[in-house]
Amino acid sequence: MNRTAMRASQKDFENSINQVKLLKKDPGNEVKLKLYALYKQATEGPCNMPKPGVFDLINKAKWDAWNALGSLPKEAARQNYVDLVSSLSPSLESSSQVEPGTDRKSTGFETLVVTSEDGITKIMFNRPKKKNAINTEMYHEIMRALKAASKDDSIITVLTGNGDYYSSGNDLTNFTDIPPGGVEEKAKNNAVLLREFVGCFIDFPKPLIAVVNGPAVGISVTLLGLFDAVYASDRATFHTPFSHLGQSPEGCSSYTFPKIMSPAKATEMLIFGKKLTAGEACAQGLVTEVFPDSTFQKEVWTRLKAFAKLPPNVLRISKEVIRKREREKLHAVNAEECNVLQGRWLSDECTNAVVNFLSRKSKL
Ligand SMILES: CCCCC/C=C/CC(=O)SCCNC(=O)CCNC(=O)[C@H](O)C(C)(C)COP(=O)(O)OP(=O)(O)OC[C@H]1O[C@@H](n2cnc3c(N)ncnc32)[C@H](O)[C@@H]1OP(=O)(O)O
Repeated sequence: MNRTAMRASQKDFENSINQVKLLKKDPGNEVKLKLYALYKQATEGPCNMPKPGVFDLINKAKWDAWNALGSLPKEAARQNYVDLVSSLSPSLESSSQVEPGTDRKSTGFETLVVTSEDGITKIMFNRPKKKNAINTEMYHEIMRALKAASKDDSIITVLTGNGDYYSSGNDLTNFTDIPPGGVEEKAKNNAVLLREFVGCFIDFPKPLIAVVNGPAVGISVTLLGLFDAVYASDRATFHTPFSHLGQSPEGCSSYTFPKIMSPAKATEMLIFGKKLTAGEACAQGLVTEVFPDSTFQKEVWTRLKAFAKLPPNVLRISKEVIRKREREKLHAVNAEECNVLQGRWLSDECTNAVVNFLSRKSKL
């Protein structure tokens, strides 16, 4: 309907006032001030209040907004109010489609369960029978879920695992479907995919939190260095057995781990494959806090829900301040790690380790 061509009736105005009360998403202070000013102008005419004192910040902002409308006629203010509310319609639509507190579940994922509730988008690895090993499809789906989460109306994003593992890392069968171009082409494709995948974590704009529900292996550990907080059950372990697999570090861990935990401790993990308990990982700064498994989910989600009530813009802005000066470096590290790994995947050391695992001769 072309509202500029017609005058809003009193009924339209009242409907808009009611719609504002139903807004699910806070439209922000600027819009709220505009709504306030237009409402006052439409119902009382030009600003008739004494100017509040300079320290009465909120009433002063309201007064300024109302006063700025000057002698705008009441009918025009009513029309502008109705137009402004109708421009907020996406927020209104989401409020009418989603019951408060409803768990919004994204479909279209084979390897993940993605839900959005209470300001939190939860991306859950969902291959519990394979210990949440990350196959090619899952790499693509995690990137898709992260891109969607970066744009949705959630405040924070959480990664976690379904079942007893957080994730057993790269699915070793990723090395088995060889394309017509042979193993070189496979290694190249994997390097391209890995670089894009890790890049999504480097660039993710909102607070990203890992809820590590159980053991974590390989790339699911290294990526933690790119998260903003890591909460772990005391059942979790952290293992990067790269050398056992003939592989070199990825996920920017060659840069983040020495910074987080000291070069020597990082060497023990990334080169010698030392497995850390949750308590050890916490002492070394990789994990933010450890919880007893019996109360882990309850305690962590209570905390995350409280975080998600913080003002969203400042969370993103503060994350950007922290990440900004590291971003370029992280992308360079990622590129280099992928390049080195591409060579490693063609090595006998790596091929033998993968064949041994797949023929059930070895396990971590
Ligand atoms: C695009 C490419 C990017 C590449 C990026 C590189 C990343 C590097 C890494 O991530 S290195 C880490 C790789 N991960 C591993 O080496 C772990 C291998 N798995 C194991 O050692 C064990 O499975 C275990 C210790 C994780 C769990 O042992 P457990 O005895 O408890 O369970 P099962 O072995 O019986 O496992 C159940 C089924 O799950 C399959 N599985 C588990 N992990 C993987 C995996 N990483 N890759 C492939 N398959 C995995 C396992 O084979 C069982 O399957 P089955 O029931 O069909 O036999």
